Order: sequence, then C-alpha cells, then structure tokens
Amino acid sequence: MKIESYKNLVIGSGEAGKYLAWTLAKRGQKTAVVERSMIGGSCPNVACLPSKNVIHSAKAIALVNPTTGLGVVSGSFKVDMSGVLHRKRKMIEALTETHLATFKSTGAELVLGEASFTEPKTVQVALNAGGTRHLRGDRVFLCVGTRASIPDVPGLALAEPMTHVEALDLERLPEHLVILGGGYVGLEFAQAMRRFGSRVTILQRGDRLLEREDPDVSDALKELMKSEGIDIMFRSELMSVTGRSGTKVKLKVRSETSEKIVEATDILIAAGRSPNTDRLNLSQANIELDSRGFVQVNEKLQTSASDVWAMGDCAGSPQFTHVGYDDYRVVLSNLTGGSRTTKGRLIPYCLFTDPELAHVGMTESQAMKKNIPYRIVRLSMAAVPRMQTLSETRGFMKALIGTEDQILGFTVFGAEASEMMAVMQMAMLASLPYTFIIETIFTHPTAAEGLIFLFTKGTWLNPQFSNMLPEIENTDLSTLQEIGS
Ligand SMILES: Cc1cc2nc3c(=O)[nH]c(=O)nc-3n(C[C@H](O)[C@H](O)[C@H](O)COP(=O)(O)OP(=O)(O)OC[C@H]3O[C@@H](n4cnc5c(N)ncnc54)[C@H](O)[C@@H]3O)c2cc1C
Ligand SMILES: NC(=O)c1ccc[n+]([C@@H]2O[C@H](COP(=O)([O-])OP(=O)(O)OC[C@H]3O[C@@H](n4cnc5c(N)ncnc54)[C@H](O)[C@@H]3O)[C@@H](O)[C@H]2O)c1
Repeated sequence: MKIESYKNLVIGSGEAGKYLAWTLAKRGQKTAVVERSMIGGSCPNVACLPSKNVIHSAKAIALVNPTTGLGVVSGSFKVDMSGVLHRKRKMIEALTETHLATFKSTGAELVLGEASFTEPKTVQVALNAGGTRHLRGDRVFLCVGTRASIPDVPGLALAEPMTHVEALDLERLPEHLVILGGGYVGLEFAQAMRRFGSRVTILQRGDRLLEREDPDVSDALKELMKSEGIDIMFRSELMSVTGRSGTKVKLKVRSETSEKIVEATDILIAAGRSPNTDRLNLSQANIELDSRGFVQVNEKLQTSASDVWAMGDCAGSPQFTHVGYDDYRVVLSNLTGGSRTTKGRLIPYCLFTDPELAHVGMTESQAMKKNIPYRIVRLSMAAVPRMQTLSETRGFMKALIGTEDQILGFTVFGAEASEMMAVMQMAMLASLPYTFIIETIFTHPTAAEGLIFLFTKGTWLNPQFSNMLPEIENTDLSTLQEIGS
C-alpha cells in the first residue's frame, strides 16, 4: 500500500480548511484537501449564499405586492420556482469555478473523496471517481462541518423530510410546509417560502423563537412571522409522522395541553446540526470528541492528537462562516509564530429575515445573568429617516452601555440591520464610547445615521444611572424635521 506524504493535509474544504490550504500551498508547502462532495464547503453550496440568494427572490415578490404602497403598478405576477432555482444554480456554478481556479492558482491539491483515519495523521480516501488513496500529513487539519440533525421521531426519517439542502433545490412550491424548529434555518426559510406562496407552519419546541436572544427580540420575530401569515405552534413536540414529504404527511404534535394532527404536504427539518465526525474513524488517530460528537480543541484549536487541529463547525465553534474564517486565522497565526486564540472574540451575527436581525456583544439577558451594570437605550426604527424613505419602519434597535460609557452590546431588528451592526462592531473593537457615535458625521439619509438618534432620541432605561443620561429623551419623529432641515 502506497502512502503519499504531504506537509499539510486538510480534511473538508469548508471555510477555514480552504483558506488555510490555499495560504500554505501558496507559500510553497505541499498541501492536499480531501473533499467528499461540496467544493468550498456548505456556505457557497447549500447554506449561506444560496439561502440568501433565494431569500432575495422572495424579497422581490414582497416588493411587487401592491400592498407595499411603493407606487409600482404591475400586472399579475406569480412565482416561477424554476427561475428561482436557476438563478441560485448559476451563482453556485460560478462560485465552484472560482474555487477550482483558486485551488489551481495556489497549488493546493483537491482530492475528491471521503476520508477516514487508518492511523495517526493518516487517512484513506474512498475516491469519488473510484479507487482508494492513502494520504499522510505532517500536520492534519479537520474542517468537516456539520449536517442537519434529524430528530429521532417515529416515522420522521421514513417520511423523507427535507433539510436545507433539498429545500434550496425545490423546483415546485410546497402547498403546506411544516418547519420543525424556530431557529435560524427555520425562520429564514419560513418567511421566504411563505412569500413564494406556501402555507407555512413552524413547530417550535420552546416557548419562543430564536431562544438565545432577549425575549423582546423573540417577540418581534414572532410578530413578523405572524404578520406574514405564518402559523407558529409553540411548546410543541413532534410525536410521530406518517406519509411522505413532498406529497402528503400527517404529523402528531403534542403541546402542553393537547395532542393535535397537523396535515401538510412537506416537512423541513431545521432543528440544529450534528458534527460530521461519526464516519472519520477518529479513535484510530487519538482525536477526542466531546459528548455531542464535536472535536475537542483548546483555544488554539489544537486537538488531543499532536499536530492535528480542528476548525469551524466541527470544532464546536459558533456555527457561522465568518467564525470559520477566523478559526483559519487563529491556526495560521499559531503555525507562523503568532499567538492568536479563540478566547474573547467579538462575534457578530445576522439573521437574514426581512427585516434582518443583527447582534454583536452582550445581550441584556447575558448582562443580567453576569451581574454586569448597564444602561439600555432603545429606539423604534420608525424614528430613522432612512426607514421612512424605504417604508420599512418595522423594528427597533437597542444598545447596552456600561458604566464607563462603553458599548457592551448592540441589537438591531430592522432594514439594513446587518450594515448598522458593523458600524457598532467597529466602535466596540476600537473601545469607542457611545458618545463618539453621537459626534460622528454620518451621511444623511443612511441607516447608520440612525445610530445618532438611538443615543439622542432613544428611551434610556435603568434609572439608577440617570445622572449619565443625555438630555433629550423621546422616541417621536421630530428627528425627521431636524435632519431634513
Ligand atoms: C441553511 C443555512 C444557512 C446558513 N446561513 C449562514 C449565513 O448566512 N451566515 C453565516 O455566517 N453562516 C450561515 N450558516 C452557517 C454556515 O453555513 C456554517 O457555519 C459554515 O458553513 C461551516 O463551515 P465549516 O467549514 O465548518 O463546514 P462546512 O462548510 O460544512 O465544510 C465541511 C466540508 O467537509 C466535507 N466533509 C465532511 N466529512 C468529510 C470527509 N470524511 N471526507 C471529506 N470531506 C468531508 C463536507 O462535504 C463539507 O464540504 C448557514 C447554515 C445553514 C445550514
Ligand atoms: N444567518 C445565519 O447566519 C444563519 C442561517 C442559518 C443557520 N445558521 C447557523 O446554523 C445553525 C443551525 O441552524 P438551525 O436553525 O438548524 O438550528 P438553531 O439551533 O438555530 O435552531 C433550532 C431550533 O429548533 C428547535 N428544535 C430542536 N429540536 C426540535 C424539535 N424536535 N421540535 C421542535 N423544535 C425543535 C430548537 O428549540 C431551536 O429553536 C444556527 O445556530 C446558526 O449558527 C446561521
């Protein structure tokens, strides 16, 4: 048996894996990446980018609806799911080409097949094209990601429910889609599919949506979903399923007080993710997992085996592509004499519903739990002139301010939330006090300009700090006149 040797062996071509491979190969190190299916990982193929592509098509539908009052007169319109699918596929094809070109230009070898360990730092690869290769790395990097978890409910697997992978490849419109899970995947898909014209029901185990957020955020999302005509069943447990997703299904659902049968045509599972570590034969390589199957790593992302690192979702990092990218930077730093770690990272995130939800830093619930003194300032998005120009006044923003005027956290639910959050993120990274934002000249009328109004017109809470409050306190629209003049 011939074993091929590499300086760097990367398993999985997701965010961290591909950037590390490209960087090290470009520096002249012999590097291979083993990938079993998706060139470039989930993000460009079945997750972030295709879902945002489809969500944008759904936004277009919402915009041409005459009830928006935008003054656009259109004839009758309908959704063409094959057109939606075509646009998404074209984007993925272009992204795959870009990835392949980068593998070529950097010299990192892409080996298409499934890897599993045979001994420390050595894998066998069942090649997609047939046959087997054996590869060994002086250094090995795991970047194998996660997949949608399928809850162990009688009849559910037999019903062949969709995950995000199949839902993003739909050429038809489900008549009645039941979504299991009211988290990120569930909410983004619920709104898009409803806008395309499906009836949508969310089954959520807990008593609120996106339960890691503050209750006012969960409530605002619930209101948004309801306003779009989405049914939500809270505190519900799926007991059993009969039938087949794509045609007809019956779901037995138990809530606190009763049992109910929900009849639908399709099921989408959005109930969290499981690590792709189960088929890697990691025990052969002395790589330890935690109780949920994620690779155990320290703050430098080193595993229990020497010269083996893990990055991204499979390492238990927060499940976002930008975190995977930072994991790459942590590992690269440590390979090249730096000292970057995963400790204390300021990690922002955005839920791409319409409007978006964006957050960075501490939530109010976290501050209360940790007994950190804070003031909170909150403003309706309707007080931001930009939102008035867009007729997108739904939502609010709020900032947590510490005793030294430092920004502890920021949440915004509203149009262009993701871009507004980035401004606050930079201020936090630079340790700027909130008063600096008030003094900044932002372009009018932008969403970022709204940050000034948050601090000058918003409602401040936590009266024990009232001696530090700005003088003006209101949420009315007088802002519009002042700014417009
Ligand atoms: C629907 C959806 C939407 C999302 N939207 C966003 C978003 O908008 N923004 C955001 O930041 N995050 C988003 N995420 C999360 C984001 O997609 C993940 O956090 C990110 O893709 C994880 O990257 P990764 O590199 O850890 O894993 P992956 O990108 O999943 O890469 C792992 C790769 O390893 C390969 N692999 C696994 N096992 C083997 C093996 N044995 N041999 C060879 N190859 C193997 C897999 O095929 C895969 O290509 C979304 C997730 C979903 C499901
Ligand atoms: N915009 C983004 O950045 C984005 C988009 C999609 C996904 N993601 C990432 O992917 C991760 C996974 O997303 P997700 O939505 O699958 O998981 P999630 O953890 O965000 O939400 C899962 C939800 O399903 C519920 N649930 C679990 N089991 C259930 C059951 N049996 N019945 C009813 N409800 C059940 C949970 O209570 C939870 O609310 C996210 O946490 C996020 O990190 C990010």
